[in-house]
Amino acid sequence: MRVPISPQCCSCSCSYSRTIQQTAIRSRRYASTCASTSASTATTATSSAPPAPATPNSTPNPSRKNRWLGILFVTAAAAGAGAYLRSQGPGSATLNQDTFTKYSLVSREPVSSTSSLFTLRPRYPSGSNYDVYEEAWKIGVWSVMFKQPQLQIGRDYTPLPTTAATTLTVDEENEGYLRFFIRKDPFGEVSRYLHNLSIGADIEMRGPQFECIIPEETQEIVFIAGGTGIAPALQAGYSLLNNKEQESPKPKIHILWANRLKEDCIGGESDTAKVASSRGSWFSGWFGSSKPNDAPNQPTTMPHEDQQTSLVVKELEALKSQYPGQVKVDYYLDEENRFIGKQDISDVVKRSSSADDSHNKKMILVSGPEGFIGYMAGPKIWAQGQELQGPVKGVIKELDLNGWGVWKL
Ligand SMILES: Cc1cc2nc3c(=O)[nH]c(=O)nc-3n(C[C@H](O)[C@H](O)[C@H](O)COP(=O)(O)OP(=O)(O)OC[C@H]3O[C@@H](n4cnc5c(N)ncnc54)[C@H](O)[C@@H]3O)c2cc1C
Repeated sequence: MRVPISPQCCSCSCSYSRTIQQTAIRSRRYASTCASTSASTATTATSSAPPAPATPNSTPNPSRKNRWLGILFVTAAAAGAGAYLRSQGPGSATLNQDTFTKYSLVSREPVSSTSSLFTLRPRYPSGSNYDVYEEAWKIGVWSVMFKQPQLQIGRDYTPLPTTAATTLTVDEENEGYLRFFIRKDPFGEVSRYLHNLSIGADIEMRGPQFECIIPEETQEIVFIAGGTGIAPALQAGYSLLNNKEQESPKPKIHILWANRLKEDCIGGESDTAKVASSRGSWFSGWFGSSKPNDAPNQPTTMPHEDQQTSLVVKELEALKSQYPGQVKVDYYLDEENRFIGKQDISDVVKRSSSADDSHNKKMILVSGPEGFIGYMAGPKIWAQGQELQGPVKGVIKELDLNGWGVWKL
């Protein structure tokens, strides 16, 4: 289950759902971990230097025997302390939910002027990381929490699955390399910190945290993604399409991806969306960045003759070619007044090939900044110290869909 997270701040436009209040709680958690580690370490150090024990039946050379016993004892104590420090000091070499595991930043490739693709590898060798990830992919959508060590705060990020477009070698995958698509918030503490790190720097993370379970019987997903919400969409696609149980009918995913700027999804070509939505953007309410909606019926193909295809678009294209006929992607651009509207979602849902309305067969997932999720499906809520889904509201509620489970990420 997902670790409960604390209430959201109401006045800011912070991405997704991480807040300053949460920061404080998480800081305390790190502090107590550090304190208990150093206390235990101190105990170990003190107990490693006792006097050599005396023996009742002394041999002709007691001092020599004592010396050997002393060496033996010190060696055993040192080995024990070493093992303890290895397990407690640098942290586990394998990603886990309880302690932070060190990774090194291998590369940071720009995807747009505000976002980058981060590649990280475990700092210490472990044969188990790949298995941890594989288990997580099977369950559904998952994230990890990165630590900002100076401020002792944490934020969640979504590992990208491997597609045919991924440049990792098999060895790198087996070593447990992970990739992330991260947007730099100009005022954000952790995303700025990550974008300023030097290559080779350590990044500590813990997880997996499960955001959404995709049941094995799921046949169809409509994924509505805003900005970096595309990372969980790639995960959902990977998890759904890799499901070997579902040979016939083959599962399908249709991704509607909204971005503010063309540069965020350069080279992306929509599979089905043809007409711009008539509604103003959800961004306009939250970020005040939208222009009036005066240019409907724009083409949904990004002009990309002399521009490189974005790394994330390449991943989506690779998923499509890996699973022909099972993946569709439509792109929406705030900058060009093309927004995901009620009609777009309705059209996609109507195209659903499955008439089976039984539980868990068809899912609508929504991922992106808080305002985006709220507009599409209503806000998540806080109750009893936990973040809950809250009732379905917004555009999806208005559509009054039957047989579709809705999940806000
Ligand atoms: C499950 C999950 C998965 C995620 N995956 C990804 C991912 O793959 N990629 C990605 O890029 N992001 C992802 N996020 C978002 C990510 O966790 C961070 O929220 C994001 O990077 C911003 O964090 P930050 O520390 O840089 O910004 P913050 O410091 O949290 O600030 C965010 C914004 O809020 C404003 N702000 C902060 N405090 C206040 C205040 N008191 N009053 C007014 N304004 C304020 C800041 O100015 C800034 O603009 C995910 C989030 C979740 C919950």
